[in-house]
Amino acid sequence: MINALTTTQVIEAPFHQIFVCGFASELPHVRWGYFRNGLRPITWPITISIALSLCLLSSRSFSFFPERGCLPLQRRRLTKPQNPLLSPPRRRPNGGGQIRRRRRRRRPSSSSSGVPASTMDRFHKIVLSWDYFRLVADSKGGQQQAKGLGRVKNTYASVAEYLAVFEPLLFEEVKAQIVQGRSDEEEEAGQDWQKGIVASCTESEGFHKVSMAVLDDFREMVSENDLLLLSKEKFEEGVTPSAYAFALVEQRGGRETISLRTFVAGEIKNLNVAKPVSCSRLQRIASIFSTTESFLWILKICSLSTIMREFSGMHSVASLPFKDLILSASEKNSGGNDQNRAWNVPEPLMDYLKTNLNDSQLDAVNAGLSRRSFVLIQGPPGTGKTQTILGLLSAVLHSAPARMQTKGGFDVKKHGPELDIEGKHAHWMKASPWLIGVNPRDLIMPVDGDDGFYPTGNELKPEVVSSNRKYRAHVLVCAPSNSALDEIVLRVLQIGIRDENNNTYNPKIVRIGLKAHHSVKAVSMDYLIQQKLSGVDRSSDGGRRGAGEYDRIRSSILDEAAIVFSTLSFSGSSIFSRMARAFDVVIIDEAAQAVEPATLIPLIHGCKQVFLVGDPVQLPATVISSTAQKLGYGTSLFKRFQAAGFPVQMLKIQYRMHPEISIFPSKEFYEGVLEDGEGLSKKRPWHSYSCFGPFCFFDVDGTESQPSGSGSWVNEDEVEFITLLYHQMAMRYPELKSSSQVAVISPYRHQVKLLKDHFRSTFGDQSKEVIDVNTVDGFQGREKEVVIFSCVRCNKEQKIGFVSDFRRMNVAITRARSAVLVVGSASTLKEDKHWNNLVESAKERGRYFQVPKPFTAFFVDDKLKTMKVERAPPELRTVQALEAINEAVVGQELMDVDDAGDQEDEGYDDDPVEADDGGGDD
Ligand SMILES: Nc1ncnc2c1ncn2[C@@H]1O[C@H](COP(=O)(O)OP(=O)(O)OP(=O)(O)O)[C@@H](O)[C@H]1O
Repeated sequence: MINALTTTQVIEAPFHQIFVCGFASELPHVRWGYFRNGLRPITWPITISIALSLCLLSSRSFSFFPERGCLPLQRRRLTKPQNPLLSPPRRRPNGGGQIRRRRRRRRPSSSSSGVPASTMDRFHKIVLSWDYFRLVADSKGGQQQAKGLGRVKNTYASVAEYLAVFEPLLFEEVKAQIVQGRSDEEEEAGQDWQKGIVASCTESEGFHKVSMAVLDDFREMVSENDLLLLSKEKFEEGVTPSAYAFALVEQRGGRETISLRTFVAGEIKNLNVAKPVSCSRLQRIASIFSTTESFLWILKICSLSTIMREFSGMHSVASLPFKDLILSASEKNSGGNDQNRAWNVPEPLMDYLKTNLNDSQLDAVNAGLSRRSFVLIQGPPGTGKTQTILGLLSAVLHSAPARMQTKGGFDVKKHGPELDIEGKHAHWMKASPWLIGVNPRDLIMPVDGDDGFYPTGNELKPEVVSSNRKYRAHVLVCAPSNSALDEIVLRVLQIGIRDENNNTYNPKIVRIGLKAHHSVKAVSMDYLIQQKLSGVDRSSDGGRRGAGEYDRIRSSILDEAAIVFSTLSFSGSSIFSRMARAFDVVIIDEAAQAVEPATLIPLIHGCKQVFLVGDPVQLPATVISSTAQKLGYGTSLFKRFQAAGFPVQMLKIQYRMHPEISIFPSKEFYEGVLEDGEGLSKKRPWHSYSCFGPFCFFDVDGTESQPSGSGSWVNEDEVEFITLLYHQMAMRYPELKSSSQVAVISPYRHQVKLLKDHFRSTFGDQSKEVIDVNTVDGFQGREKEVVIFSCVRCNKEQKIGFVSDFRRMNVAITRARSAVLVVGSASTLKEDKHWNNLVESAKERGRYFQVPKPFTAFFVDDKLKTMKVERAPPELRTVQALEAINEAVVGQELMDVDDAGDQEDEGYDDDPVEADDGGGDD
């Protein structure tokens, strides 16, 4: 009983139990007390003294003085409440215990990623040995030294050369993430320094594993792989900290503790020299760890989960089957095409694909059905990347090796005697690039019947599996961000995919990871686990649910799903480690928006074929370290391969933009290959005025300014003009009074805020419902009928900061279906080649407008008459359109939310896109 006493129980126990505890502890076999998490044994006097400290730490303290009884202090307050967080506790006479050296536990020599455990240990030792104080000081010291850093190249001769380039850049990125550290929200929420008590410390494999007692609120705030700073003193003005070190959260313990990993043997200053250099701050903190009950300040810095997975992904390259292909960025070593062994799509499904995909999309699908291990698909804006992915999924999930397929299904018998399981497996392994070593599906052939049980929230039926089906691939679909991932999950849920007989159905899918958008909750892992649990008979186990059961259910969901959706980072999560079926195919959407190590993470699951879908001419991955950025760390695997001459399937027909909009980006960024789909040149009512689209440049000579303390910029003149421009359009065409129709976007976060504020003060609180204001980065992958773009920069020096990034420019001007209205300073922008071309293009087409102040003069009736293009074409002379024009009455109440229209492409206003928004500051 005493062994089971937790600190909390000790705190809450009546006094006589504490007495019993002390008495019984004299017996050798009950000398140990445990924290509730059962992780670290500690002797009972320590348990009690930590409990005492915790009592005082927490507001619900107790008195242990026998003469006062054992009532909570809320009921019996001490006259002078003490807070041990402010004054260190008295040391026990013997000065606390020594660090115990734990017997080395045998650890697996490599993880599921194929990366040896010692490689991750090295990562931890390097990062945990760093001096936070110095990292911050170095980052403020301007130019960082690029010593020992190499530039990302197109090809590599060996794994060693590859790692020698990528690893130091990744560590630069880790440093930058640490310095950038805590988010503004955390800062605002006052999640500041906390105090903790060293409960125990053990030494293992060179690390010090520290168990810290902390307040529950703080414990709730931290997660596994969070980086914390432990320090004897708070980092404050005028204080020179003497003993501090980083610590990594290994586990949140029971109710009071967190388990931390620290490395205090010394600093590792050179990545190539494993031996740490001893340093006094670490020695001092080591001696604090050795004294149980010592107080330490704790500061949460950032999460290292993602970058650790990237590090692991990067090192996994040595064990990937595509190692040579990845290093050389060449197909030479991948086996090339072998049409004899390619996969065939059943005829009805192929007919569907041929009718519904255009030639370039079909080429991309066919490339996937060949033997090629890596297929790159470049999709310029609006060219149907998602549509192509859905086609690919249908094809991949319902195809068979060419030699095994017959019309209308698959019939192995016609090709010879029935093979046994091993024979079949050997055959499939030879025939298919998608097969993997262990495939339980080969052992459990499907029977006729319902193969889908997941709720998907639409009318589509689950798949009915025919017993003819002998094999189906297991597919992992990834994207760099939650929002990009949910876009594609949603499309699968809404549209479904096609089976071999060309019937639409809902495949069994699961979306794993955090922050799933509410529209896809029905297929999120958490929801599916709950569904499964609610169907389980719990009478036999007394209703208890062990962690093992959750793991089992989770693994079975992963195994049963035909398609698993995950962010790149989460695909490195340990939840895959118990999965019985590896993935045959990995499809990575928005692959050009991920750094190369991130793209390698999902490949560790043993897939045989990889599709990278993206567009390197749109926004790249966000890299925080400017040093790493300059040396090419932001280069995606897609871009590197393309630069090295790897074949790329280009989607060439765009279905979004009016041809007047697409003509410029096609010429400027895609060598003129972009074609327009049918029906895009349809005129809209607002095309009756040349200043309302399809393509305009407004030369506004305003004033830029930089809000103090930010790297961001604002331009109030542009805000004023844009408000007027929107007002004029919305007055004349009320159908545009909807945020599903119109967006204002800008590269700068502060300009976005200013625009939002101005719209709110002009049009009231409902402005959000009539206009969508966002950063360019937050808008990638989205589209609107009308897009107004605020360039912001306006100065004599012609400095345009990151507005000069042509990929950002490309995204900004390709979001609109019928009108893109660019507002900027031509004299500032013209120094940049692409921007100058844009202004010239507008001039050539008579769509360049100089807008002097006052801006209202630009929209007076006489002036507008001069911009009238022609009468609306007959098909637009509807009562509604004419009414809209006639109703253009100045002062009309603009915010008629009844007209707001449906918000379906609003998508992520509230959460994920905001969170993913990488744009903002120069
Ligand atoms: N072959 C096609 N025929 C007709 N319409 C198509 C075709 N392919 C795609 N579309 C249409 O083009 C539009 C854009 O398609 P989709 O969303 O798949 O493009 P995307 O490349 O993913 O877009 P983004 O650039 O935003 O990432 C959709 O309305 C889609 O229905």
